[in-house]
Amino acid sequence: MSAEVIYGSELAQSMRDEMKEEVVKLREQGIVPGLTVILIGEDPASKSYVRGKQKASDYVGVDSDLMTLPESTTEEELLSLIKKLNEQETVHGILVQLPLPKHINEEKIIEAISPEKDVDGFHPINIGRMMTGKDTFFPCTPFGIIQMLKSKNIEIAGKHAVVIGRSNIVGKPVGQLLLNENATVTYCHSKTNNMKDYIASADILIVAVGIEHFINGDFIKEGAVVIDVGVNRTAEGTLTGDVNFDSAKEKASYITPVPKGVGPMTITMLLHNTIKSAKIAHGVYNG
Ligand SMILES: Nc1nc2c(c(=O)[nH]1)N[C@@H](CN(C=O)c1ccc(C(=O)N[C@@H](CCC(=O)O)C(=O)O)cc1)CN2
Repeated sequence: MSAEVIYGSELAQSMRDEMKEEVVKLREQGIVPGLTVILIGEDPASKSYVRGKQKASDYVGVDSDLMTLPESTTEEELLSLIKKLNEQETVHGILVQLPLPKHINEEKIIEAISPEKDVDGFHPINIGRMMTGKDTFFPCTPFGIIQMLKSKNIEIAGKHAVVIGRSNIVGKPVGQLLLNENATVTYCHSKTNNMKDYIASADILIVAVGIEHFINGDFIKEGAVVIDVGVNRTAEGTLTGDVNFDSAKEKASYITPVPKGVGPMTITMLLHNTIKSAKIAHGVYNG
């Protein structure tokens, strides 16, 4: 078997084109979706991701503002900036790029963002809403993965989904969203015994560990759907995933590449959440 490759980059482009049309109509009604992205410090990967967010916002017509703050910014300064943005009517989405410098408490910052403007979907209130099956802002990478599966009409209900990794940004929420779609979900992590047995029984395998080529083709079940969330930079400076693409492609039914797989969907779902927030704020959101 040779898998069909799911290019998130293509789905992202078509979703962004649809959003662009929607934003034109919203602007005609005087609704201008506004996003503020806060970047602290000089991390090159974070700089590149926020550049991607700016570019994509410009493309779809979301009014985006990038606030670049020095590494020395204190937790109090950041909290007071978030407080101001929470009160600013033109701002529908607030995103603080992660990771933060060590002296800033990430949890405190996430909880300071108004849940109504939490377009990252990281606030405990939004996480709780997601866990209880309510409509909310879903975390962007997991939400993007669900869109990718649905775009290929991949059956989720009743399937065994195995999530490798338990981060708050990807692992935990993607498992929850798959459960909301009626999958049977198993989480694997660094303390899991016999991980290979779980991997071998996965109909849908989500790999988000940040270890280059952690998964090989021989580990996976024939016909499995393999979603690679890893973005690892090699010594040569290229990007590679958590899955050995060439070997896994021979056994999987569907597989995502790195780059051009899940990554572009993260930014796309951020724009989706920002537009949704603007519509909610103006009372024109219909679910
Ligand atoms: N506040 C947040 N911080 C972080 C998030 C997040 O969702 N919210 N996620 C990641 C980084 N991230 C977005 O912020 C992100 C990662 C990867 C990509 C992407 O498009 N990757 C491309 C390759 C890009 C490259 O060449 O470097 C791909 O996979 O094709 C976009 C966004 C951590 N922080």
